[in-house]
Amino acid sequence: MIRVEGLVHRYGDTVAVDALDLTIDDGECVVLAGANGSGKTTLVRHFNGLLEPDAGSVSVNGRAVAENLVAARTAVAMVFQHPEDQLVAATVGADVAFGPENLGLSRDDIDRRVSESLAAVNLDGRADERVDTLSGGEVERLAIAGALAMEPDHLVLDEPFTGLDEPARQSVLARLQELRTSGTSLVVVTHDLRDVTELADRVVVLSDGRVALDTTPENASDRLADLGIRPPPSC
Ligand SMILES: Nc1ncnc2c1ncn2[C@@H]1O[C@H](COP(=O)(O)OP(=O)(O)OP(=O)(O)O)[C@@H](O)[C@H]1O
Repeated sequence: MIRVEGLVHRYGDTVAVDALDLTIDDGECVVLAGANGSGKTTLVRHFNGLLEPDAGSVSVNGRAVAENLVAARTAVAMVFQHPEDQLVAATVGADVAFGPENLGLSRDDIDRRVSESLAAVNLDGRADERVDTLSGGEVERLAIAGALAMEPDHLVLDEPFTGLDEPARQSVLARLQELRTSGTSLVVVTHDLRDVTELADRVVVLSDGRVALDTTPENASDRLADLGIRPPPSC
């Protein structure tokens, strides 16, 4: 479980997250939406201690993030916008292995995690390919594989569809659907709710650093336009 209580984050005079409370249960799929600048990225960066609160607290699985950074980073994996900036190795397999290697796992465990994670994003059999030969969609899926290889309780994806063409978008979405079915918690940050509502148990909309709406996808659709979000085509 991720629990956010009274979280405040300021950048100078800008209050990016403003006394925000939010709980994300194990196994939930939450779409975190909101207009540009509403505080989505700032909020999720607190989930594994990449930022420090100015006030309030965040805990993961009952432990305060600030006091247990390693535990938080093991429990919460992040895939950021521009996943190409997250690549750390020259080849696909080495890139996915990097995180598990840092956990000090055995070679067998690392190899198992790499092959399972690559299979989960449809990149199996491609471990020896150079990362600089991959398409944008493949890089996004590789970044997701790297996060999955950490076997996190929660997977946070910040704008996973930005810059993807439609086939790549569908491919990533299909992988997320499968992960969802297999019980991994997902937090998907987006300002565009096309398709993603199918995935979600819950839509949380931020506005000016606060929770403006926290409801089911069905109930969210009527309010999205008011909150600066493009509704999905079916709404
Ligand atoms: N590194 C930073 N320095 C100063 N201000 C920042 C910084 N990062 C974000 N901000 C400001 O904090 C507020 C929240 O930004 P944040 O990126 O968290 O929102 P967001 O909802 O993720 O936006 P987007 O959809 O554009 O990514 C905005 O006013 C933004 O300009």
